[in-house]
Amino acid sequence: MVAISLFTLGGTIAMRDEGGGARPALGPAELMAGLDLDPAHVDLTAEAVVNLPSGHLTLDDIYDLARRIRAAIDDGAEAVVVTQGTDTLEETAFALDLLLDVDQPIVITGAMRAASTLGTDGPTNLHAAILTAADPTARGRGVLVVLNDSVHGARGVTKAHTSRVDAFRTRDGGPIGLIAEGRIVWAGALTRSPRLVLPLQARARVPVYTSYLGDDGVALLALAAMDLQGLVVEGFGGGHVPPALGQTLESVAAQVPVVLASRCAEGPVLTQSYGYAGSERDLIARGLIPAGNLAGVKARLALTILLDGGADLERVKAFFAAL
Ligand SMILES: NC(=O)C[C@H](N)C(=O)O
Repeated sequence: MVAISLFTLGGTIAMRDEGGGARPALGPAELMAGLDLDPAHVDLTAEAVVNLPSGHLTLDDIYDLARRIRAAIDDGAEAVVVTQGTDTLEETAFALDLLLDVDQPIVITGAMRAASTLGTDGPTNLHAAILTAADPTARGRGVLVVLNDSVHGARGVTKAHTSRVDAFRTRDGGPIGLIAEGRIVWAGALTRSPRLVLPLQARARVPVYTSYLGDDGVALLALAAMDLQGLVVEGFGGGHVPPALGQTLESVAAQVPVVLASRCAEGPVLTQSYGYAGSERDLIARGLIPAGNLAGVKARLALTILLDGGADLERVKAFFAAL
């Protein structure tokens, strides 16, 4: 018998369309109603945290969730399942993976089709997530994301499609496992990141700025004038921006940490290849910190958590250097 704590946050998995588009409707009891679980195998305790579209969640909600998960594990939970909307699911997964240093499986799932939609994937995904959480081979792998019979690691997982049930994929590789005949078949390698302390409160304002062809730097100047505690720049290709942005980025990096990511869907930010104005070498020489192969939103999340936890520039640099 595996004691599993289920935390529900809302999202399409908990939505119905009763006219006017899908909205949150289902609580934990309704989510669990259709599940065909063996009561001798799984002892499920459910807790509704919020019932929101995932774009309404805040980082404080995620810090609160991390504290609830820790408390559940301290109280004897052997595994945890979280349901939430898919739009920001990858950010919750990565944040929890950074914040929770536990061996117990923590599995996040959601759905692409609402409960009122023909062929809804909610019950299948929740069932697969519970099976994964209950599987002893899932221990020690950090936070896992399970949808569409695929298991992804928190660091690489990304929502890559707006509507299909196979919306999720793993950056720089495939899923780390598949679910077949009710069991996990582990496949690809798992990459994790250094653990971070759980801050008391979300405070740091850290926007993501995406550059583009013909960017004249005026919008970046307006952003730089704001009260920022950090900045993530998504350059194009290996981490490049037009030359007009270099001086502004250098000025911002003299005040607060500025992390350089790529707007590409795959691959790491380069560090050695190009030497022209606006290249990755130029930007790193101006004080920007390369994000490795972290997507921009995940680099932002890590930087925000570091700053919320009181990290200084050296600590920020050490985190990104260790990726
Ligand atoms: N499929 C979903 O869950 C999308 C929904 N808009 C959400 O993130 O809450």
